[in-house]
Amino acid sequence: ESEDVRTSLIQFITNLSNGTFPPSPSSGWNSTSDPCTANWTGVECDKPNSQVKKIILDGFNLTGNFDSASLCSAPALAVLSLNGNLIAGSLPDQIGDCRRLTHIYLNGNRFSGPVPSTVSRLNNLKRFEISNNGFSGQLPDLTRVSGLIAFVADGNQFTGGIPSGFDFTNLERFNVSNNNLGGPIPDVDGKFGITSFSGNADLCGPPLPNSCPESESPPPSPPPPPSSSKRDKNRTRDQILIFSGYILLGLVVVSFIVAKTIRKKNQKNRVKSGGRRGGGRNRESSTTRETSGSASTSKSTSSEGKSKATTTAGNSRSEMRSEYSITSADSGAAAASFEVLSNPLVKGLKFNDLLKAPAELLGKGKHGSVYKVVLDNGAAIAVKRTKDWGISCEDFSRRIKRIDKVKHPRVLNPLAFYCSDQEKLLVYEYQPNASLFMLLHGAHSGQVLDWGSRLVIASCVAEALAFVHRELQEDGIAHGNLKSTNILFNKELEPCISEYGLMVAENPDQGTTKSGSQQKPYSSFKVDVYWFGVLLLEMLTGKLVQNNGHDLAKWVHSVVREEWTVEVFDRALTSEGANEERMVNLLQVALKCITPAANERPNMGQIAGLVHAIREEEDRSIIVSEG
Ligand SMILES: Nc1ncnc2c1ncn2[C@@H]1O[C@H](COP(=O)(O)OP(=O)(O)OP(=O)(O)O)[C@@H](O)[C@H]1O
Repeated sequence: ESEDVRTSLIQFITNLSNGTFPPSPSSGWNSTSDPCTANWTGVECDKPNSQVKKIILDGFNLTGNFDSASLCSAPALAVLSLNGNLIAGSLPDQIGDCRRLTHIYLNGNRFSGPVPSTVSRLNNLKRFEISNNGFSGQLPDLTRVSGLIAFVADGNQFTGGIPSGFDFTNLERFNVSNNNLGGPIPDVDGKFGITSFSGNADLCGPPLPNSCPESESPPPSPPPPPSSSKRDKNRTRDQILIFSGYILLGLVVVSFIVAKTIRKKNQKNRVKSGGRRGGGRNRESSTTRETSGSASTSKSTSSEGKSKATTTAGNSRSEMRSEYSITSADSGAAAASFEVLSNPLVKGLKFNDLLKAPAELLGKGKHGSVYKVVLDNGAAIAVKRTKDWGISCEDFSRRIKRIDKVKHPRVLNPLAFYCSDQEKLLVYEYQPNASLFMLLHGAHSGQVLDWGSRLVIASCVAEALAFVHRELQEDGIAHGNLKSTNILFNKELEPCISEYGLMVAENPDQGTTKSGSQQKPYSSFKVDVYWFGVLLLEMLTGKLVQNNGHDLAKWVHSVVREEWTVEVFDRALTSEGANEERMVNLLQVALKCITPAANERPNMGQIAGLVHAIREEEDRSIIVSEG
């Protein structure tokens, strides 16, 4: 081991023992010997590199405080076991810097205070055992530590609920008994019994015998919570079913009424103007024609429509079909259409399936809302509803089908779409691991996205965007609404760009995103470049994007003008020791992207190259430091 690491480890043990360790001179642990060759007590090294891999000092009466900063200077440390000592005080934040740790055993000490949220950065963690201490506060959220197989935290003073993000299918051991936890127990799939949860006065639901009070709902914790108990689950499902059916069908009814009203108005206008239309009204007239087509397929009155809407949960499938005529069997030449695209996930999906499936509002954006819908076959999809986009159904359909032809693993293709004049629905595969926005700013996540991950995300997004830009250059279809809520993480935790081409964006300096397709293709691609720059700034600074990114850009420029300074970077990045030179390089790329004159911005291909080079440099530096 290097001299620095030796010195740090001695510092670590000195803080823990007030000089009473090592118990004898032959135990090692002095700065003149090497931990690996001199066999320090409790230390094991990996053979090829002679680096400290395990520190196991169970039952050595260690007291004092835990100095994570010194400990984490051992770059290859994977196992830390300090069970049965007398270590007191808090577990410091810097524990999150021991990135190689796979096993942490701190059972039977006197730790107190909360478990720092930085433990969620320990991506390699398999076992985290901290039972019989005085830890308090919320249980750590280890949702993103995907390989965790044991979480043992019984006999502490934790409060709050059990985070729903624990992957119980993966866990082999789980014990939070004898704390002060409350609320419903997540569905553990029968894997863990009463002894894993007992001794918490306010926990309820299976496997505990006490059922939850009627009003009890799962504690908030991203990603979206699964059910609390089976009974709650069913009840929630029913409620969702009713609401979703109501909402979706209600939308169709409202669209229908509006369409009819417009149609009536237009018929009157036609009578008044003798069918004459001026050039300035071309768009309106085409809309009217489509509206007429759509409405003409429906025979019902609005009040009939309403009564049908309230009976959605009663599953009047055939009635819905004939009334709204959106499936091919009845629609004939209707302008309103529902089409399933090439992905097998939704093969045979009918619009009715969407209407009757349970849905949950995921969020509302500037241009519409997104619902999570679980189909009969268990597939989870996300339905994006947009309004006020004055694109004809014909153009919309052509556009979506064109986008669907371009396949890139980091870009989500639409699975199906519905179009009427009043609204467009886009169906995507539901992505279970939140958005980049949530990872950067999510209030309860307690997770910090480290520099390496941010760089990988930046480079993946840049490459994917460059690819699609190239493919759709001639069609002039840019993303149009690139932002961190549209970067979603799939099952494999890979970033994916969502909602490609669903908006036609204007240069942020000239106004806001608008519907219509009057833009020069060239500038809309450069608008994506601007927003990619803003995305980079968001990742580098950790700050929220407001006012079209202008505020963030202005602030970054003002800091940079004074001198290149680390002040601009997210504290989480500087405190993890992220390489400043490479962060500055990425910042320079961001600043190029947000150049006010659109034609001076590089294209996405060039940007992808620049980001890729920074990523390669980062990878090389890791290999060198590990080698
Ligand atoms: N396929 C999906 N899977 C999982 N979550 C999704 C999916 N699509 C969107 N979401 C999430 O749903 C929420 C609402 O999305 P929405 O697109 O309406 O909001 P937005 O991107 O902020 O606004 P807008 O696109 O209207 O400008 C966001 O948090 C988004 O991350």
